Amino acid sequence: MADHPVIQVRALDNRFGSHIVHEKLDLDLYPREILGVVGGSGTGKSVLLRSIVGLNPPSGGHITVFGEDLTELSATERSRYEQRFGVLFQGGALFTSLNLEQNIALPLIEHARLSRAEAEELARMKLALTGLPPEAATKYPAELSGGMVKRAALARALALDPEILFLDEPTAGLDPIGAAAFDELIVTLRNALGLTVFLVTHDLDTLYTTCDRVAVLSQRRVLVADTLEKVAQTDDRWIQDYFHGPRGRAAITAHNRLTKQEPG
Ligand SMILES: Nc1ncnc2c1ncn2[C@@H]1O[C@H](COP(=O)(O)OP(=O)(O)OP(=O)(O)O)[C@@H](O)[C@H]1O
Repeated sequence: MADHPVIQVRALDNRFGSHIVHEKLDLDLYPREILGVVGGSGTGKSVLLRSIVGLNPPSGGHITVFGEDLTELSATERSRYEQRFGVLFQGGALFTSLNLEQNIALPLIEHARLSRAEAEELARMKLALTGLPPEAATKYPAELSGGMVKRAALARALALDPEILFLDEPTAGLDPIGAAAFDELIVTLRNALGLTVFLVTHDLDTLYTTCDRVAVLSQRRVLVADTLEKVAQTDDRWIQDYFHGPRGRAAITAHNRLTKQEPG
């Protein structure tokens, strides 16, 4: 790829006691790409995400974001960069005692120092951006479907106009139709806002419909990061089981049908 990476992870180590999760892990994230991060359970996908966004200080290595090594910055300096990140965690994590508009207004009041009225107006715009109807603004998370909560949590991740969006299993728990609609939303937002997206997922349909490249975590590092077609051909047991097992074959067939290609 011609562009310079917006994030470069080099020789990243992560250990919890004697448990080594990452060892000399390298990864690049390029501008405006949607990178899918996959791997078996416990391979450290979430830990990698948390290391990049500053929630899990790495045991070793370097993480360069927009040309600046975050591992060498003070906490205050790092938080300036971290404001350029939007993060959607597993489960959405909205405040249950606040309605959607108040949930999304919160980071705008705290970090962008807007008045409550301004923040709530902007919050309503962010909710519309993620496809929620205007009446959702005054609803509480408990009153909404799982798909609507995910959209609201995405609206909150987008509140401060981030350049890089981190999504941790965004379609987990959604029904297939809701998941497909959410995948489409991510691509639409990337195209409209020029976002770069780091997307941890187990969902093969998401990989086929949204991702430009796929990174596979295995054996404490990124085993391969490339287009889906190339990754699926990699000679590795987990990759072969994942992409060419029954679910993988179903996802390829569905994708080929959608793109009107002959099944491969
Ligand atoms: N704060 C922590 N303290 C100790 N161990 C941790 C901590 N965070 C993560 N781990 C361990 O690190 C390993 C990787 O965890 P992580 O959640 O990143 O896996 P994952 O690839 O996202 O898994 P899954 O697909 O199941 O969500 C796991 O064995 C987990 O128990």
